[in-house]
Amino acid sequence: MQTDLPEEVLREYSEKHKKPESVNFAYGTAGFRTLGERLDSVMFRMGVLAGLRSKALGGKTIGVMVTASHNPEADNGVKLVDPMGEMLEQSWESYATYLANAETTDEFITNVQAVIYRGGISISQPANVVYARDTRPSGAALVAALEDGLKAIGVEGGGWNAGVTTTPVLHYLVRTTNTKGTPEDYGEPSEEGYYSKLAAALKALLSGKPSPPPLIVDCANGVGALSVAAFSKHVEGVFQFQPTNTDLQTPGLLNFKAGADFVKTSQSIPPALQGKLSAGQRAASFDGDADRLMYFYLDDQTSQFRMLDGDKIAALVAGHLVELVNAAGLAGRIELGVVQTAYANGSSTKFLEKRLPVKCVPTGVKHLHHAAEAFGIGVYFEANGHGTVVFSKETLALLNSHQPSTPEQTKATEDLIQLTKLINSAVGDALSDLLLVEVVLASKGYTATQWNSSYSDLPNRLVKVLVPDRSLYKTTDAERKLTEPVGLQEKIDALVAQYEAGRSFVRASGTEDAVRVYAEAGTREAADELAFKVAGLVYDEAGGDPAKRPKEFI
Ligand SMILES: CC(=O)N[C@H]1[C@@H](OP(=O)(O)O)O[C@H](CO)[C@@H](O)[C@@H]1O
Ligand SMILES: [Mg+2]
Repeated sequence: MQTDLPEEVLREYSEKHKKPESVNFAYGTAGFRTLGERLDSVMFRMGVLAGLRSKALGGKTIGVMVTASHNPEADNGVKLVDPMGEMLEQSWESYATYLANAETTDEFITNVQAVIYRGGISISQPANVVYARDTRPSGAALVAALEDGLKAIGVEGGGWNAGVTTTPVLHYLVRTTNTKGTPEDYGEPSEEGYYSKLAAALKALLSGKPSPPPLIVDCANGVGALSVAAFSKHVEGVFQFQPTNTDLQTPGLLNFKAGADFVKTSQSIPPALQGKLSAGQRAASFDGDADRLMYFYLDDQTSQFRMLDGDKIAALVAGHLVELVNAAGLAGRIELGVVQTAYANGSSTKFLEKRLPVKCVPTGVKHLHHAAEAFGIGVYFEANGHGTVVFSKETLALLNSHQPSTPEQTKATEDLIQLTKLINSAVGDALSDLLLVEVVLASKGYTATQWNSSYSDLPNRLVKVLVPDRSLYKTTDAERKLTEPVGLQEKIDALVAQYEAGRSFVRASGTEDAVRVYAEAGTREAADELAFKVAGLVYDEAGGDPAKRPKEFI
């Protein structure tokens, strides 16, 4: 049994993974994320931190995911996953940044000791870690650095390598490992267990309903291609995928003009799908680590591209859950709610607020997830397609003990129970969310057009502004208002007031060195104009170089 910090071992390994000079790392909304070639020392140190986190929790299994999600192929990143499959607790994010930025091995050891002291960690506790990576070319070497960290801190068996898989699978493995044999048992802790669980729930939910049409899925040339291929085998004859953008060999293709982020930001169809979609036929896009989902189709009348984003998914799913809860005879006994961020389309918020409680929280899945847990059933989605549904313990217990009094109530209760299995409540999950959408559409007999007709999105525009110091931008009211720089919000308000149905807000990105400007308004032209006016205002107020001022800024 380990009783002291294995300082010599740590020192030896740390010398093999030196921090690059003059780089400052920050554990942000999505963990560490930058060029893959810069991350060797960070990976090693996150191996050590994952071990410490596990020891701090008495040996519970901690997850480590090596991915940069929708970022370009040359980037990579790492995030730690807490025992129930949720994001790393906030106080530990600062430990991560603290360890990552130690300039030397000596400083690193000192910082490790400080973390042990501050976290009240008993080093003699066991440590268990499961880790995985996406398909990025830099991933294998970075995992080797991570493994050195796990060994150095004494993780049992050097950790469990789950190989190349999606972010949601890794979260599932963490949760199932930690709940095995407990009342909160979440399934078999294996990738096969994950596919089997989803497949069984899907079959139960689709039974007696018309089969959904084969679905084109854009896998962003990333790891989602592997999970779609593996899952397809479990649902033969029940559900058919037509995977595209599945090239994992050709360099440079990951997320390139493909995937959920491309669809959301360009508001257009990925080029590889052009000519493949017939009018009205729906298709879906995953992002590079398969935790985000976007749907789209071409209008039956005009062949125009129509996007069904996270807000539309939330509206569809929440509406269906409300109906099921009512049909099960459980109205008033389960509180349903939706959680959004300021980026949710104003029309979606209006639509939802008429039907159920809606909460707005700051950007970042951990905020959404946490707020959703306050509801009996909490539906949360970011507009970019990252989200899921969480069920409280009380709701799960109620569903399992409920005595329906009519066949309709029995059916609705069974469907709700199956949905708790189909949905990956640990984290946003493109595959599980896709199946959820398909089940809801099949239940309602809806086409993409019918789904889209629930409300019309307000035209919107998202613009990035490069400023010398984004840390100067402080917000309040779930990021919808700036408190600093002082006076800027009033100027934004004055611009917004000129537009019908206008809304705009400004905040510093947590993942990029930029400030984001969001605007929406009654027409496309007005939304663009408002966004570029606010962007110009932010740029000028920050003292931006007039010679470098982007020409679209007004
Ligand atoms: C406008 C937007 O899409 N922001 C994204 C982006 O955060 P920023 O803090 O805006 O850079 O990355 C986050 C992590 O993936 C995601 O949670 C969030 O929704
Ligand atoms: Mg992602």
